[in-house]
Amino acid sequence: MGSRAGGEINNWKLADHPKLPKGKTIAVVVLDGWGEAPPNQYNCIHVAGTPTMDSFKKGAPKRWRLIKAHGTAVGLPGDDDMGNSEVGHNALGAGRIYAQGAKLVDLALASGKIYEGDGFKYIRECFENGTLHLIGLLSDGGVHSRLDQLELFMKGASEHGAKRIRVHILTDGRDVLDGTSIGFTETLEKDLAQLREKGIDAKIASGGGRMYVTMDRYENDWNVVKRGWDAQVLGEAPHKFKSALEAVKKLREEPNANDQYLPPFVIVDENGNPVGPIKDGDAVVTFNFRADRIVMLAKALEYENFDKFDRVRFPKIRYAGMLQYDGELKLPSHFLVSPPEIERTSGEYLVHNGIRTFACSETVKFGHVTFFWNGNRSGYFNPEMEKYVEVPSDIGIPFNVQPNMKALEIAEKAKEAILSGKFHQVRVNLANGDMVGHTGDIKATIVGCKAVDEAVRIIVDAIEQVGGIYVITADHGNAEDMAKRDKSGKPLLDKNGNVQILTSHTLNPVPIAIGGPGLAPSVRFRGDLPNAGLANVAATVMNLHGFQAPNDYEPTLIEVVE
Ligand SMILES: O=C(O)[C@H](O)COP(=O)(O)O
Ligand SMILES: [Mn+2]
Ligand SMILES: [Mn+2]
Repeated sequence: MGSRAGGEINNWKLADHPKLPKGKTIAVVVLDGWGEAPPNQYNCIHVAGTPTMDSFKKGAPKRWRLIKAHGTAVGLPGDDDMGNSEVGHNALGAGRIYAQGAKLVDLALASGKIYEGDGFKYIRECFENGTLHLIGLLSDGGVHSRLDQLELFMKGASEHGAKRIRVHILTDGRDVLDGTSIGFTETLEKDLAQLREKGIDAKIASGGGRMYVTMDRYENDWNVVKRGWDAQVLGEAPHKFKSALEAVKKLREEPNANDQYLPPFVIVDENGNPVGPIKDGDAVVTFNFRADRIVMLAKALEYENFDKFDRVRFPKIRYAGMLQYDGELKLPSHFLVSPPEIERTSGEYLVHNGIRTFACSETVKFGHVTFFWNGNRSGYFNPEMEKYVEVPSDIGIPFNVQPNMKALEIAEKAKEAILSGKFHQVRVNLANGDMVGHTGDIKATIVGCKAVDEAVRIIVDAIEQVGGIYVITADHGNAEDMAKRDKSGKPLLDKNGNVQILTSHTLNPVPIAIGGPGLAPSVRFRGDLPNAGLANVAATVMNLHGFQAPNDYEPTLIEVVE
């Protein structure tokens, strides 16, 4: 069973667990955006009333506990960094903590290595006669991108020969407070003015809100990418402005407008011509480090054959990603920073050891329980042993309008898989806490949390029926706190005296519960790992499947007492 991993021949055989049996059906349930926070009116999980999830708490500390889901515990640069789905699912599936994209980009910029790599050399060829275009999320959220990295890179690229720079901004309001796009645009305008003083022709060329322009994911809606393409490449958009700051301010004045959903706009000169469409001979960099919401654009920029929408014009450019976004597809083929090499994930080990696996979520989180879980790897390890099911997400309906999302459908699929007896592991992601939480709509988020609790009930009932085991956890916080707070924890008010709504993830820990008739009464959480995090879950699940985890995995959360 040898195969290559990390340049070595890897032995995939896992040692038997000395005490725990094999053959149990295990449900592994990830509640997306479901942290633990004090009960108050901004804690949607608390307000919703979640009897199933609450019932697990009674098992504390032996069968319910909290684990870390943010900062260095999941490979992010610092402990002020909130968790996110990519790093969360990576840690859950890989069982080890990897320095993640954000940190790798920081290091490459600080050392200057980013300018020495093949990716930069490739795009630099265009600097003499062409424009360097930078496309990405404009915020300091640190989930998909960071403004300070963009700033450093623009400065560095200009010092390494870029003479003409055009930035195509995507406004955030999801990983950061709504309305902050104005400040970020101001900052960027100042940076560009400084570059102009140095003789660089540097401008913002286009923009739009991330959820409406460019940053779709898992091919849910290609129109989102097309809207961006039209503005960024063709220089066409329904709104034209002389300045990006004016654009963001004006478009935010529309009723119900917010940063996440700003319509696409292009910046035009005195004659009404777009200042920076992407043309033959230009260089393009997508400066997001995280893959899921930029890889669709990467396909449009890179693939000669492409049928997802009519590109009208396919410019001959040199394109590089900040990172390579898909290691299997080798996409994009040029990139500035090498992504973490996540290998020997728990999913791959378990499949090699005979564990038949079912994974399911709805479109918006499907890649989370498959691609991210498997160390940013597409597809099956062994199609005969695995089945991945995607429940189509609603398209074009905001998540606060349909806050139940597909939680019950996913639960029914999981139930079916559990009762079928065909799988040892049934793994799902329930998206509501996160996706509805990001809308900032408290009422809808409460409804979403209720739906998640019901879905968990369905899955746990199925596990009861087959004598199995459940492991219920989450990837990071979101729905448990919808208020921006000061250091003392008091909600912050805006200038009108209203509480500032937190649409982003949080720094809170997340729960993990284990149970089910298949779990021996002698199994309980250890008391000696107070700082455990998401990366400790993989070894735990391996144990419950009857195996010992590899030595370099973070330690298991459980012990077997006589
Ligand atoms: O991409 C998003 O929707 C948010 O920026 C992060 O959410 P996720 O990490 O839960 O996917
Ligand atoms: Mn998530
Ligand atoms: Mn999220």
